[in-house]
Amino acid sequence: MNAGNFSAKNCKAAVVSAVRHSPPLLVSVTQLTDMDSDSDSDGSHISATPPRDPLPPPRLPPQPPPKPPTSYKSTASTKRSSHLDIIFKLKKPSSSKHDKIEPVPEPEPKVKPIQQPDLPSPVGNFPFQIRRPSDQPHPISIGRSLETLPAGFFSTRRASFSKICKPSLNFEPETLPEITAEPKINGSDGPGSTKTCNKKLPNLIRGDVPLPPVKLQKRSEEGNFVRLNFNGYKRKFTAKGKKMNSYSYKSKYFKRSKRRVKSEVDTGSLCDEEGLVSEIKLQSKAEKPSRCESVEAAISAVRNEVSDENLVRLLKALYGYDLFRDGQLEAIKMILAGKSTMLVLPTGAGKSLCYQIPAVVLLGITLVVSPLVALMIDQLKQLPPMIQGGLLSSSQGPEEAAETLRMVQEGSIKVLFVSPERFLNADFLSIFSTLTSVSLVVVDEAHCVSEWSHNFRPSYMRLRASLLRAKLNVECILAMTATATTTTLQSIMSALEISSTNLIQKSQVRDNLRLSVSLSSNRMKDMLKLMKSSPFLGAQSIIVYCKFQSMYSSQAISNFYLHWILQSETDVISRYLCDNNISAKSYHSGMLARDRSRIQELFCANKIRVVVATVAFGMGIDKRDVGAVIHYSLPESLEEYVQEIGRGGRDGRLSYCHLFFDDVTYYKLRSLMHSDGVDEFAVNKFLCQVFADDTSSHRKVCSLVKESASRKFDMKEEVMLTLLTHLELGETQYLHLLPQLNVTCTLNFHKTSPMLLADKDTAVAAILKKSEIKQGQYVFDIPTVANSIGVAPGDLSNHLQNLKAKGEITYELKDPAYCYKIVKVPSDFCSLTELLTRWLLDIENCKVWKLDAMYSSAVFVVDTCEKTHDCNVAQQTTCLQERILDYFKGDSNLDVLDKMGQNSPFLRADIKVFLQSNSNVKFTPRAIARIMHGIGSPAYPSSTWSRTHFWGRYIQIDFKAVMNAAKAELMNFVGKDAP
Ligand SMILES: Nc1ncnc2c1ncn2[C@@H]1O[C@H](COP(=O)(O)OP(=O)(O)OP(=O)(O)O)[C@@H](O)[C@H]1O
Repeated sequence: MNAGNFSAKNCKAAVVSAVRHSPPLLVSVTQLTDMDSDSDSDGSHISATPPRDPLPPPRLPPQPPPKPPTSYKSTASTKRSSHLDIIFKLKKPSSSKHDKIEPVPEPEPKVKPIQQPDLPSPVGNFPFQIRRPSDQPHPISIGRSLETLPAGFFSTRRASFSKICKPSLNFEPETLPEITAEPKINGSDGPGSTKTCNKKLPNLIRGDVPLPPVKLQKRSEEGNFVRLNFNGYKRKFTAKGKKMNSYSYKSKYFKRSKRRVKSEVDTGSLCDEEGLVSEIKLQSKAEKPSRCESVEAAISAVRNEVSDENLVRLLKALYGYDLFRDGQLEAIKMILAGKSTMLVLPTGAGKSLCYQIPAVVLLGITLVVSPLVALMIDQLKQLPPMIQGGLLSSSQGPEEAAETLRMVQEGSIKVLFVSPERFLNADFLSIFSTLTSVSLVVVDEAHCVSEWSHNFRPSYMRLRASLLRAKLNVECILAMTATATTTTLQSIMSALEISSTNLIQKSQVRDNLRLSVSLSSNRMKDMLKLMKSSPFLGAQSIIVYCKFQSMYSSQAISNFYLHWILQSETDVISRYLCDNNISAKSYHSGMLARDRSRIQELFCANKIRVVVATVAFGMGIDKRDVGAVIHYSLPESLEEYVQEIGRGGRDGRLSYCHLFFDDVTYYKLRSLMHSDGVDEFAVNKFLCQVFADDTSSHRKVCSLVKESASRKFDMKEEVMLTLLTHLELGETQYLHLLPQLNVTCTLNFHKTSPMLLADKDTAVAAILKKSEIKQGQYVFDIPTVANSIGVAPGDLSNHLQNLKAKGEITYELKDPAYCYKIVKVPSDFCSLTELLTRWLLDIENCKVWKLDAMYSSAVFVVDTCEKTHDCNVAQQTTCLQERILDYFKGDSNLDVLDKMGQNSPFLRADIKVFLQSNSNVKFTPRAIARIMHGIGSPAYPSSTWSRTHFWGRYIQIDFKAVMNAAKAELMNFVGKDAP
């Protein structure tokens, strides 16, 4: 096909068919390099744009609210035509000065600091009320930032800083009659064994305020497994006739953590010795045998009769609590009646207890699926000592996993935490389908099942009820979440086949959280002022949430030069706080797991006051006395916000949650929402590769090397996995996913000559046949060799290990890959491509909608307070709570602001210049839009493309509008008008 034949109308069909039959469609007249090539010449000096406008485009009238898709079928209206399905090869304009622009090999990285323009405030400034002295003039200019406020503004001087706030309310406890030391969650009276005192508690916002009587918890909160390992509880259980084999697992995690805390003491770091000793004293309190007996008696009573009275007795015996909290009893009874249940309780409301009690009552094992290994470890630690727990995850070595499975077979594990990847794994299934009966499957963080949630995990697709019932013979499923919209709930309940009558749902926001919001143009300084003022000043433990793992920060390297370096935002902020005498530590997923858990431990032991964290410090953090949660950055969704503020006030006492937001962060996040998106062209190319081996490859193992495939299709690894999982678990099963492997093997022979060894060993013979010899080493693909001799790749790996043990060979493995067997080759690639693309597009739109809903809620709260001239914390709390509840209810009246610009006079001209100056590179409209939005992707990494003058220049223009402009310019390059 040549460019002349190509029209916009037929482009999609032609491309799909062309791609299917590879090679990719070429529509230009010039010969170009492949997709991976980069160019550093970006035509910066010939931009059509004037220097970047420091101000955002004028605010547009609100758009009609986009709705989250209810299913991908129902949003079929998504315009396919808005996504160009081709890769264009760019022609060079014949007599242009740009012809002379040569790609420069590797220029000096000109790292540009991300500019934070001083944005005009679309809404009122800092909104919440701190009592101001009566002699102070009331209104403070709306445009005034906290920087300009007098020192001690948040302190007991009780100054007010916003004209929109009335001087009536403040944060201080005495003015808030609802402050109690008791959990506010209905039906709870806190820990069971209690004594009354007026002691000054760590979570007090102001310690000098007299408190209502407080029931102190008798039990320590260090995690029950810790105590288990100190006091030899294991032996008691052994004496009772049941070996407590889970001990070894719990003990292993504990030993590590004990060593860590100990080393902190040895090195004189954050942990003080006194604290450690007192902790150990608490832990070493032995459980009395009578307690065991009372637990066993309480269990048998419940087995005889599931009455409220018997369950409360069991609660008391297991946990020491007197009363169930709202929703707990209902859920436990429903599970014990064998009914699959959907449980929606707020964060910290005690969902874990709703499966732990049934786990001890039911005779078989309880499997708990969690999305994160760290979360599983935390939950294992928090099991009461009488419940034997174990853990199976992909991070374990084969020996550890085999030991756990052995204990499961023996029946010595009652609650097993399992990663979703383990489900449907053959070894795992064989044990549960034959030897061990599964009483209950618990899907924790069940929103991960739904693609319409804020945190969809493709591996959770394995947890469909039909599969669980067929493979594990399990009848009862409990799904638990704190954050799910109605759409998400419907999708979870349909996947897990939970009847709508079995939904237990309580308000998703706790009423002991005081919520406030402010627009800030200098968040760092505003946050410092906030933290140095009451009530945040008095909070014992604070979490500060940031969004970006990396940012540019300036480092003075001499008197004259500033050096901009890329580092974690959490590091920069925690250092800033430390420089200002606030003890803070940074926590993000880029840190070593060991360092992360050390920070968590020290925070939980009150050795660190402030943790500045990314979203990685979220689920599973159960420190009861977090007095404040500050959002330094806008969260991506209201679900994420609710999950994060849910770390505060878990003891039921007041916790203060302040959200700073600004337009720059919103724009950056809005761009990031498009970083997972893919187009029909890429999906089709991906499918062609997955099914590249035709029907003859049935029963053979195929593989897709993650890194190279990700670059080739310009698709993130998670997106490829999502597609593969859909191909396995969608309506038609096209493939069967196998465990991921390192597939490229580089091998050296040592003892016997290769030929001689090959005579005796068929695997070696196959290796010699299928290898390339590079620098004297044999390089081959594991699945290819395994297929050629009809063995599984895992068996070949074991065989290689044996040869290595005998000293015959040494080898190295690399290239992690997805492995699968083809079950059925799709009969219609085009329809499948279309279906998958529409599904992914709907997910992308849903993410954007969630961010817009979050941003609009922040604006709404600030605006509403401004309008009513009655801003105070209590009202901001109510306002935001209502907004959150409406959002979770899926209220169709929720107006969602879309503040993105739809065009810019310079956009097309800039794209044209960009294309001309990178004429040797192939682009899709999406790739161009990503560059204009400053988002890297596997084929166009930020390390290369952030050097271009256009990088992130159009962050304030809607991504789809930029894509359309890019599409039109690309069409111009091939001499066709855009449709
Ligand atoms: N009936 C009860 N009375 C008193 N405390 C309770 C009760 N039930 C649970 N708790 C305590 O509440 C705290 C939070 O429980 P849990 O971790 O199960 O919450 P969660 O709902 O799973 O929260 P998240 O969704 O944030 O993980 C725990 O310390 C737990 O011991």
